[in-house]
Amino acid sequence: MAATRRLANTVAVITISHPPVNALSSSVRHALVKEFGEASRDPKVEAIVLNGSGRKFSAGADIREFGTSAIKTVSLEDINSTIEASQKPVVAAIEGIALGGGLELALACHYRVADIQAKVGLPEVLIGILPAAGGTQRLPRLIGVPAALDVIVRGRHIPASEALKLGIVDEVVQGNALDAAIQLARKVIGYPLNKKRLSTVRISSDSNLEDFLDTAVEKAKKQFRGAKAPLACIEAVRASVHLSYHQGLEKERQLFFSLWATGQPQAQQYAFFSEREAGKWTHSSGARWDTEEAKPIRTAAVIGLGTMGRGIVISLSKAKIPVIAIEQDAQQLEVGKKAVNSLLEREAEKLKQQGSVPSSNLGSVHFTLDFGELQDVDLVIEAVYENMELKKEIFRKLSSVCKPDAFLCTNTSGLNVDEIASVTHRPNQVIGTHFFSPANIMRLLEVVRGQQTSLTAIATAMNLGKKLGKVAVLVGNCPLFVGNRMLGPYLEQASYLLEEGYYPEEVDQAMEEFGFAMGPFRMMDLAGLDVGWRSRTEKGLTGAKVPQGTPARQRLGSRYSPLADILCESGRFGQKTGRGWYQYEKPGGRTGKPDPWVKDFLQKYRKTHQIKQQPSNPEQIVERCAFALANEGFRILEDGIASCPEDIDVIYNNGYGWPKYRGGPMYYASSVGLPKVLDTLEKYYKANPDVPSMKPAFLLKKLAALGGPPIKEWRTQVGKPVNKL
Ligand SMILES: C[C@H](O)[C@H](C)C(=O)SCCNC(=O)CCNC(=O)[C@H](O)C(C)(C)COP(=O)([O-])OP(=O)([O-])OC[C@H]1O[C@@H](n2cnc3c(N)ncnc32)[C@H](O)[C@@H]1OP(=O)([O-])[O-]
Repeated sequence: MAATRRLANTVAVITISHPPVNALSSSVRHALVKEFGEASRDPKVEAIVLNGSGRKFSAGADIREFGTSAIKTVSLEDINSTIEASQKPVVAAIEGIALGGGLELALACHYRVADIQAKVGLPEVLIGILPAAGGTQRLPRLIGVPAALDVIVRGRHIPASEALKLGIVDEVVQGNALDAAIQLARKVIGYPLNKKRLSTVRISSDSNLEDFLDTAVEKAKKQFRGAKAPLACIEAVRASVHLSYHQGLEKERQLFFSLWATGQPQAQQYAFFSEREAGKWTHSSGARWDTEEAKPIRTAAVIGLGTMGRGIVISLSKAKIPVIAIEQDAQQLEVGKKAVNSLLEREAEKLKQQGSVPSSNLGSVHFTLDFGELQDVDLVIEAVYENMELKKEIFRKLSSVCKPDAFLCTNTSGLNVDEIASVTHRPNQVIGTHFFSPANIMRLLEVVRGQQTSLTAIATAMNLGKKLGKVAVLVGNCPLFVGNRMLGPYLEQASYLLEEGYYPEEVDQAMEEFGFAMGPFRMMDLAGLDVGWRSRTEKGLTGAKVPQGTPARQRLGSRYSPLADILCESGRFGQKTGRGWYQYEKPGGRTGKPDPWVKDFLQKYRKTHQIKQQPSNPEQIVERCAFALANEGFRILEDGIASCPEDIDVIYNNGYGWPKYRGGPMYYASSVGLPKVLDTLEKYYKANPDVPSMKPAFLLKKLAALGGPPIKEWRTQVGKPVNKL
């Protein structure tokens, strides 16, 4: 039953029931109309309470219905108007979540009672749309335009205590919001309800509000770089100031359909469901996420308290897992301890503001130099800098110190997990857990399975990812795994574009206008150019190991751009040295300005190597960089390193600043059309046969030959991968 009704004395309790999140599907909406109609007509009923089963109110409209005919049956707004117009008081009892249409339903009620653990919000903007059942009209009328705009444009899930302060809910209780709602309903029987009907409230407009909204538009354009939904949200809220409720509602509806026509909602909803699917891993042995039991992680340890190690300690602590933090010497331990403690203080402050007790919501952190203290931990994460010999030394130690069933994880961002595991007595307990910087903020976790990694270790690492609030994606073991492997051809194209006449700021501008959080050159300056330089030197691509007489722009028979090497040889490592592709106000500075030195250097370099200048064409920049990414993505699917294109897109959306409103590199290639992607790559490769990364992947050719089937069908075309996941 999608909704049920029972009588508590003279109060009718209508319960939405559509597990797991009580999404307001067509059947739920029909049931609500029926149950509410009967309760309204029932003379025994003096008041009505609305709640949800499974201690959840509702996660809003059923996103799976979008684009189908089911969404057109019984509009949620019609139900909301009926509830609001009710002559009997209606109280929403909010437990767990009231999001999107779920909160809109609650806003149509005359009163709202929430459990202290509940979260409310209008997160439609996160899936590329806007609240479309009166939320943009009722919320500003309830809490004012500025507060409503913040809730709607950011799409935050707001804790109940804050929702009370904002005025979204009338009461917050500890446990059993339903009883409290029934009591309140009884109390307000006979009370005037006019003022409680939000659609009747008028917002007094003034010039400040207009300026405020205009400023919000400018801010949103900068912050959301091409995402249309935040701007539509602002225009809908602006309508609540100038138009009547029903005119505002019509504006909301028009904006919804104009957004849908952009294709962005479809891309963001693809991203939404792909994140949920990523957790449902499968293994070539037939094992799956729901057949393998994960081991509980009650205690953990982190080796190395550099930037990554610190963030990982905080992530574990925020998941209430006690952590042992180890460094190799007292001085580094002191530095790491200071940094971790200041991050912990910030987390404690945030918890206090949410009305939570830090001590019971953060796992303890114990600092030590003694590996002996690791003998009882359930899981260890090694996060020392990228050096195979150092990692092997640590894993040998861990293999002898830790208890036999402890899991040994490496945070390497691309070294061979099997090689690391080979120095232990328990390669089946070794797995890659590749966090992204800053590890306590970035949502992505690449879980890297080695040849001998056990199914239990996979299940445990994937489960830990969820517990840390991460989006965990299971990938195979190959150099640089998925994300960083695809970055290679992307950055390669970016360098060639500089050789051919562009400047870093031009390439970055094109990629940032495309929606990337940061263009390739700003990103390299942030990460530090020396990181890549060190690994290229180790590989013999630059430095003393390069054989005499090797052409400057060739390596192993392929084109090579020495631009970044030359910058590093002159100490330009990026932000950390105050000079890189950009110049910064000081070492460690964050604001990069185009650097005349770089301009002059590039002009001289092109002259020296007589490189033919290409006419400026920003579209070409995007195509070459984005298609280089996707092409490597197809190779990764062929190799079985990723099990489906959705996983690759989840990795890029959550780890590399790819604009979610474009779905991800694979979804983007699909939306552009695979025949076009193939044609562009073939033309480029024909003209540049010494750039093998741009040789169209076999799988791309195969799918393009099939006319570019929908992305969800690609995995069926992958065939037997060379490396089983
Ligand atoms: C008119 C109105 O104005 C407009 C137009 C709207 O209302 S648009 C809709 C606005 N609402 C949202 O944006 C909320 C979206 N959902 C979430 O943010 C989260 O889901 C969650 C609620 C905070 C729970 O998180 P979780 O981590 O505990 O579990 P989960 O794994 O995420 O979700 C558990 C399962 O529920 C599925 N699911 C969740 N929300 C759903 C929804 N709104 N519709 C359909 N399925 C949904 C999800 O795919 C997964 O399925 P499966 O994988 O098991 O098959």
